[in-house]
Amino acid sequence: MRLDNELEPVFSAVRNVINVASCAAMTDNTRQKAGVTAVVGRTNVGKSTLLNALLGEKVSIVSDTVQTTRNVIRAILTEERGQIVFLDTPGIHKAEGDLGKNLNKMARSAIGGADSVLLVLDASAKPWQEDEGWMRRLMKDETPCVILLNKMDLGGDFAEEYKKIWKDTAEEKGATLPPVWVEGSALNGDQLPELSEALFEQIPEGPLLFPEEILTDYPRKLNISDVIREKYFDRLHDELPHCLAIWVESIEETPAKWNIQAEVYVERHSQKGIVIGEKGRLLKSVQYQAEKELQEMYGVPIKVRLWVKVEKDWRKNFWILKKLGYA
Ligand SMILES: Nc1nc2c(ncn2[C@@H]2O[C@H](COP(=O)(O)OP(=O)(O)OP(=O)(O)O)[C@@H](O)[C@H]2O)c(=O)[nH]1
Repeated sequence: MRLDNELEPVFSAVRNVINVASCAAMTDNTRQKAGVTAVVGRTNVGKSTLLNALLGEKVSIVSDTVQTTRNVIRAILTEERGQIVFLDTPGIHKAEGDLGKNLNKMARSAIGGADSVLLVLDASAKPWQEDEGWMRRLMKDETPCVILLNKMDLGGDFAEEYKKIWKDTAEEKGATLPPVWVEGSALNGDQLPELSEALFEQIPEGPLLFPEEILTDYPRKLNISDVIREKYFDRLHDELPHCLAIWVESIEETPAKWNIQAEVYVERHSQKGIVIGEKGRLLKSVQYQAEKELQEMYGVPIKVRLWVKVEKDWRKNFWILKKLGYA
């Protein structure tokens, strides 16, 4: 398995956990497989939905609003045959301020350190330039890859068009390593066992990297902020585009409950009113919905308190991006 330096921010936690976990988790079973798979593809094709479906639990934010996955999330699938550590990368998006650039960099660098790549394409939609871009990139590196033609439940009208693009480009570039194509649906689970099979095929034999019970090492604060952000997206849809961010300031754990304090960043005063809502209704409803979901996730009673802050142009402020985990 290759763990490259360029993936330092992504893998440092992995290495720590590997060290801690090695005694507990590594077995002498050399027939077991273990590796890192980067999940790539443009925004909204269903990468997060897929990870959630493969792991059977909610590990990543899912929304109709494009580009919701801002952090690289490691989800870990452990089965008898081995373990796959998934890197969930944001879709390549038109660069927009520093945030856009950082996202693009993260997505591109993810491939470098992985044993294999899972490219997700939306078979219900015409190929985008970005889809073709990903295919070209995978061919160039000759990375072992599985391509999921997702959303086949919607008819899969464009599945053949994607395959043709691969074929034509591979001929033109002289690429020899063919991908494994799987046609399925992350939403209804169709062909997901076949997809797992193909993914396990592509990773090397080796001992488990993480203890079996760990599903994701995504830091808890970032996970909580994703849940809160998702509740806002559910209510605001396109009204507030990508100028909203959540920072979990503290999690106080008492025997009776967890008290979570979080800040909601917006860029302008006019946006403050929107996220608070009339008589604070929207804010209260987001708190309530987030508490409900987090309670289920962590199995403890949870109180969420949100504070709205105006940070002009936070998306261009390196320190704020760093604090939020985007830089
Ligand atoms: N019909 C159908 N819809 C799907 C399928 N997979 C995902 N979706 C929907 O597509 C939308 C986007 O899914 P996400 O999982 O958030 O997409 P993503 O690729 O992670 O998006 P980013 O986080 O923006 O990179 C959601 O509304 C999903 O419910 C599928 O197999 N069939």
